[in-house]
Amino acid sequence: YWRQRLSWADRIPRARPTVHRWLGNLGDFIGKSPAEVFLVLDRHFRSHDRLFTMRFGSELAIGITHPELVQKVLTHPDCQAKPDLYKVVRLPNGLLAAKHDVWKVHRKTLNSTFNARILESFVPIFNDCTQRLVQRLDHYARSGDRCNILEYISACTLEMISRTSLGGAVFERAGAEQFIANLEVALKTIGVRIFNVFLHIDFIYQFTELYRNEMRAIGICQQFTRKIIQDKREEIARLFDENENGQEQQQESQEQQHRKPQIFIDQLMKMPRTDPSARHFSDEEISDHIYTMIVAGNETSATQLAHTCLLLAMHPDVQAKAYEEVNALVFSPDQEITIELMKGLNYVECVLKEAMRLMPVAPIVGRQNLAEIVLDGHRIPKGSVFLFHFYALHRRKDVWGATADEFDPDRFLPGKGALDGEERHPYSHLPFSGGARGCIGYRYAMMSLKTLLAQILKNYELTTELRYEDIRYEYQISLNLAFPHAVKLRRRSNC
Ligand code: HEM
Repeated sequence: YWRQRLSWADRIPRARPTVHRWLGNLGDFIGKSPAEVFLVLDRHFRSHDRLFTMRFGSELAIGITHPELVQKVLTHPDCQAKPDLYKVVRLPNGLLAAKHDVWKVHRKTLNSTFNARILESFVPIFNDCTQRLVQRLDHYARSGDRCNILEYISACTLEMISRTSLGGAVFERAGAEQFIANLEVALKTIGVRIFNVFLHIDFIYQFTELYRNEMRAIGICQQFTRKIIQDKREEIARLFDENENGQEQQQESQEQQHRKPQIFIDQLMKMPRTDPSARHFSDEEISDHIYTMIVAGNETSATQLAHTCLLLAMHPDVQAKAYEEVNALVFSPDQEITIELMKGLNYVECVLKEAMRLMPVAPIVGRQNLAEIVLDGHRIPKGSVFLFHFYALHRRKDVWGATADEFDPDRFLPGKGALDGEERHPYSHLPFSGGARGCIGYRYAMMSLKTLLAQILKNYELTTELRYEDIRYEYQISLNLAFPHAVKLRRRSNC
């Protein structure tokens, strides 16, 4: 029956070896740690040039490896749905895991909350949080001790994302510490569950300790945010009632408006008041969107920056070049990194892009097609699952050359993208995924990461005893390291 049902895939190359006649490739994954699963997938993706299939019992997944096909699937209007696997995120209205019909409506509305004007209004928050991080790190510069820089960056990005999505005083509220601790528990649970096929079955999962801990953590987090949502609703109702549809805002000078952070939760609630045709989000939808931003934006940004810092510490020559650029533009250690200044940080951008190429924090994503599509002449039926492995894509030698595994930000300098006279394919570098369902926060991420990296480099020189060749991965929801991001910090003499 299976063979007949999956016969359409007979002409597509298969991942070898199929470990078991019935289980297919499943045997290759069962009992393996997430890091091992990641490497097995990497091996399969690297050994196929365009596309291949993996069979897990009666289910097939299609691995898409060539940039041309990656582009075709990611941008195909019928391939914007997510496989069932994403349900473990438990945020049915949030963009990351929403079913296609819900996602389509919400994404259209939410795109406007990430426009250039709104992002610019976050610059003071990015800078304020960065200054606090720089101060916290000073302890290590004075003591000379080794520091796990990810821990500090994580606290900083969580503060950024919470302040830009929930408002300034969010961490001063009662219960904030409990909220942070339980958020971490809930996020860790997703990471554990996603790699255990048995825990995907709700019936089994509900009897586990993990499930009970997850529910407890979600309950505590939701209690905290529910109160914020209630208070916000009242505040916005008052604002509009008192000021006849928000005229107070219109009286503010343009400069004031420009600088005032356009908080995400405020945007969602104000939308239907300023535009009657706009969507009215329920409390549950708002809560799902806020958690989705935290889930999708916090650990990704933090881990990506920690990887970048470690790579710079491992490559002093690259660090010196990036510092030179920062030092020429940023005159004092507490200077605000403005939009204009960010635009000048070209080499810093190359460094971030190169770190995202070699160590992409969201290396594997999936899609499902809602109608038949044709790839390389193969008719792929509706409901098929596509997998993308950006880590493997980012190391293709035919795209990135013989030095694909080396850290060399220069390859992103203008004019350096071509290999044998051929320009690099636009879908060969996808740290933020691509197409309509790519990362909504990529500009937010680039702005916050540039601000953070510029100030870290301005204030400190980074060194490490770890070597690039010794990097080993741990894979949860994001691609992390199997050991701490241990760096030493030395205050720059001009700071
Ligand atoms: C370095 C930082 C980041 C990286 C590498 C990253 C990467 C990604 C990737 C690869 C996806 C596609 C996921 C998939 O298809 O399964 C994604 C989606 C998403 N990201 Fe990011 N992201 C980052 C930062 C952020 C930030 C800061 C935010 C929010 C402020 C954010 C919000 C989202 C959301 C909401 C989605 C789902 C989009 C949709 O399905 O329409 N991300 N991100």
